[in-house]
Parts: sequence; structure tokens; C-alpha cells
Amino acid sequence: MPASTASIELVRLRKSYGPVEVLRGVDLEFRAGEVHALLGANGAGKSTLLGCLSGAVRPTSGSIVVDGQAFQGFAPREALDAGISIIYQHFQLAPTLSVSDNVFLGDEIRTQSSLLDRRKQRAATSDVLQRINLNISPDALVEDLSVGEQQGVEIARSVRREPRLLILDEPTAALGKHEVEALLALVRRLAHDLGVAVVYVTHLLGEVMDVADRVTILREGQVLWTRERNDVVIADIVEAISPGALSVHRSGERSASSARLASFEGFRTAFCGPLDLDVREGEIIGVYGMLGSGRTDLLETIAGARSGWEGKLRLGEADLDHGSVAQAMAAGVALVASDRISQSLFPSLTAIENLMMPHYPQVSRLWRNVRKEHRVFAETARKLHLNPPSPETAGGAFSGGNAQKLMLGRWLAGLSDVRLLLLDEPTQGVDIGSRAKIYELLRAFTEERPGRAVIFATSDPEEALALADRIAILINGQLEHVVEPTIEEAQLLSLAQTIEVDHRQLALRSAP
Ligand SMILES: Nc1ncnc2c1ncn2[C@@H]1O[C@H](COP(=O)(O)OP(=O)(O)OP(=O)(O)O)[C@@H](O)[C@H]1O
Repeated sequence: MPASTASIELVRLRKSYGPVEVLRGVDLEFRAGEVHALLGANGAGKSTLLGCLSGAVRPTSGSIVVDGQAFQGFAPREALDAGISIIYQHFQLAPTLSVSDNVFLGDEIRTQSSLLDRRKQRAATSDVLQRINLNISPDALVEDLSVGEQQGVEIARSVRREPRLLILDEPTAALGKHEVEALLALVRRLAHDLGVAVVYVTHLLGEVMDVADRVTILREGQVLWTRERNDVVIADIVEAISPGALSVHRSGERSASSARLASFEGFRTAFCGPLDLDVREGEIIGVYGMLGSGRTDLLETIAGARSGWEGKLRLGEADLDHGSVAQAMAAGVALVASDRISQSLFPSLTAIENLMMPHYPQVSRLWRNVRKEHRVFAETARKLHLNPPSPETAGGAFSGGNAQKLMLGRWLAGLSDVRLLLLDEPTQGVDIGSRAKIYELLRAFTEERPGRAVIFATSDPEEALALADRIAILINGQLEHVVEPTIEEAQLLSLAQTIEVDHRQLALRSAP
């Protein structure tokens, strides 16, 4: 491993939005050849800090020092020129173009007569793919690749520019277990063999212990500490991110009711089924499966967001036949979707409007009880540790994890008679302390009134085991096993394993 040298330094970096100070004098150094995990609770300021590095956010004061030269902030192009590259959760690839066209997108190699020099681009792409040990053809179309391979293309695109600093923002959210392992190995290689300074942002602490060389905790816009990975244990990190979170334990034994709340008989969606399952009153069912197993298709169909299901779905005494989200909600079925930003959040509406949105149709505008709305908002914000707990903040100004809490709050606020609550990846992007809190709230949701149940889908085995009363394992759209959460994580993983699937086939089959 090359000797650690400061590659990029942040000096007294500050960022305010109006009166709100989000970064409060951050001093931090990222070193060549090192993976630096940047951690913190939702709203601690991680994305804002990354935005300052990538040129998306202009710091209010302070500087970013690259090779001894101090910058007061970057335009995005300047950040690239300074050797800073960022890979977002949502890939920025052109799916219908080849791998090498994507690697050179926006920075094409031209012949003397200004034509695209595909031959050179192809050769250079092969070279980069080889350097990072990725076995993909430069000619493959991006849309034909698996999600993990697509992420590899994103990384190849960054590596081609020979970055000094590579930032990965929650990079494993969309990946299956094997793809996560491959990514972590690649991240280590980039730092240790190619000498890149890597900044790794995540809420998944297992990954931190696996991949980081140093760890920084950001709390309320300031560095709490930076330590060598070998000098910390997970408990130190949890306590630093969310003080007191370690004392939140699973609340006593849950007593299963024998009464049936919902039942699926020969339930078949475009991709899943036939599915036969009874859900008991008060029960939390976890649907666990790999990427492409059909989890999202199943939940969205039950919630009326995808049409065309067959078979029988009973809730209480009623046979449901809904074909829209509104009809499903009227029957007592609600969904918190996984991609909250594009599917549920209204960025320009206020927090309170976002919370109340699904409930407005039941209340005439004239008869709205504004005082009650504010009371409900304050109570929900407190329960969910929403940050900031302010009703007037725009939806788009919340950090990722806080936006998720707001979406959950819609259904946990007790404003409507939801009986079957569906959640797709309920704590993706949510910090470790808030995650435990959300589990508590979901349990309370099923316990505080009879006739309620939760079905959540997750790709995280720890989440399935921590939250579910029973776990339904989905493989290629088929319900293969229903198990108790007392099984070992390794067992759960092996039950959900499938042969490598062709993702393109799956995409075609799952199209409505
Ligand atoms: N455009 C904005 N206007 C006002 N406040 C903002 C804006 N963008 C971010 N904030 C506030 O800055 C704080 C830090 O947000 P940031 O997104 O950096 O947090 P984070 O650590 O990345 O959180 P998460 O883990 O949830 O992604 C939050 O309180 C957020 O509400």
C-alpha cells in the first residue's frame, strides 16, 4: 500500500441554508491509498459535505485544499478537473449505449476529423476494466448488464479519469449479497493498489468494518472523531452516531394472534405467484429475497400500484378487487414505496403537507383542522426523530433518511384506518439509531389496535431477522419457504440463494 499522504483536505468548511447551519467548521483529510468511511445520523451533513466536494453545493466559507491549492468551492467541472469523482446511488448511465460509450460519455475521444474514435475508446475501456478486474465486454449494452455490473461501469468511468478522490454514496443499496462482496473487494483494490483516496458513505456498519481504513463520525455538521478502523468496534460507532441506540432492544415476546387478518389464495401478479399465505392479526411478515426476486412487484401489486392481479385477496371479511392505489387505500391497504424521492415525496410541498397528503381527500379543505394537523405533525416528528422537526420545511430539503421517516409517518400518525401496511425496504438510508426506533414503531402499530398487520420487503437479512415475526422467502417470484426469525442469518441466506439469474429476462418478465 502506498504511504498515506494527504490527498484532499477540508479546512473549516461551513455551509448554511439561511439561518440553518448544516456544516459547522469541518476539518478533515482524505489520504491517498485509504478507504475513509464517512458516517453519521440522518441529517448530520454527509450529503452536504459530499456536495461541496463534487461541486453541487457551494460552501459558505472555508476551503478545500487539493495539492496545496485552496479552493473556496467548485463548479462541477472544476471538481472533476481537481480529480474528484462521485458515484451516486442512482446510476447516471445511458442504458442503450455500450459500456465503452458510457465510459467516455461527455468526454469522447475524437479523430483528427472530429469523428468519434470508437476503436480508441474501446481499447482504453478494456484497459480500465482490466485494471479494476472487471470481466465485462466494452461492447456490451449497459441495459443488458446486472445492477452490480452497471455499478462497475460507473466505477470504470470514474477510474478512467484517474481520480485522486473517489466518493461512493451508499453504494450497496441496490445490490445483492455477492455483488456487495465484489464491490467491497473492488473498493479495497482501488485504494490499496491504485492509490486512490476513497470516501465511503453508508449506514451499514458491517460494510464499514469490512472495507474502511479510517472512520469519521459527523454529528450535527461537525467532526466528532476520526479513528483508525482497527481502533474501533461497531459499538463505538453506533454510540457515536446515535447515542443511546445500543440500549434499544427488541421489546418483549410478541404474542401471535391466531385470528386471520388477510389471506392470499392463488394470488398471481405479472411476475409473482401463485402465492398462498395467511397473515394473522398483529403479525409482521418480512418478504425476503434477492434482487429480482419479485419483492417490489408483489408489494406494489397488493397496494394497487400495478394492475392485473389474479386469485383471491381477503382482508378481514372482505374479498378485495382493487385496481388502483385509491381503491386499495379505501380498503385499508397502504404502501410506503422504496424509491421515496420519485414515488412519494413532493419536494416543493412542506413537511406537514407531505405528511397529510394521502389524508386530504377525506377532509374537505374548508373543514381542515389546522391545529390538529400541527399537533399530529409534532407528535409524529417526535416519535420518528425527524430532523428538522419543522412542519414548514420543504420536502426536498430533508436528508434522505429523514425523507423516509416522513413517508413512514404518513401511516404511523394514526390519521387513517390502515389495516395492512406494506413497506418496501423500510429503513434504506435510515441511520442505525432511527432504524431501531422505526422497528419499535412498526411493532407498536400492530399492537396498539386489533385488526392490523405489516408486510415489509427487504434485501437485508439482518432486517428480516430483526423485524419479522415470520419470513416469507421469495425466489424468482415464487414463495419458496416461510420461516421463523429464529433461524441463523447464514441459513436464511442459503435458503434465498438462487442460481445466477439473467436480469434482462427478469426485467422483461416483470414488465406489467
Ligand atoms: N436545500 C436545503 N435547504 C435547507 N436545508 C437543507 C437543504 N439541504 C439539506 N438541508 C439540511 O441539511 C441537513 C443535512 O442534510 P444532509 O442531506 O447533508 O444529511 P445526511 O447526513 O446526508 O443525511 P442522510 O443520512 O439522511 O442522507 C439536514 O438537516 C437537511 O434538512
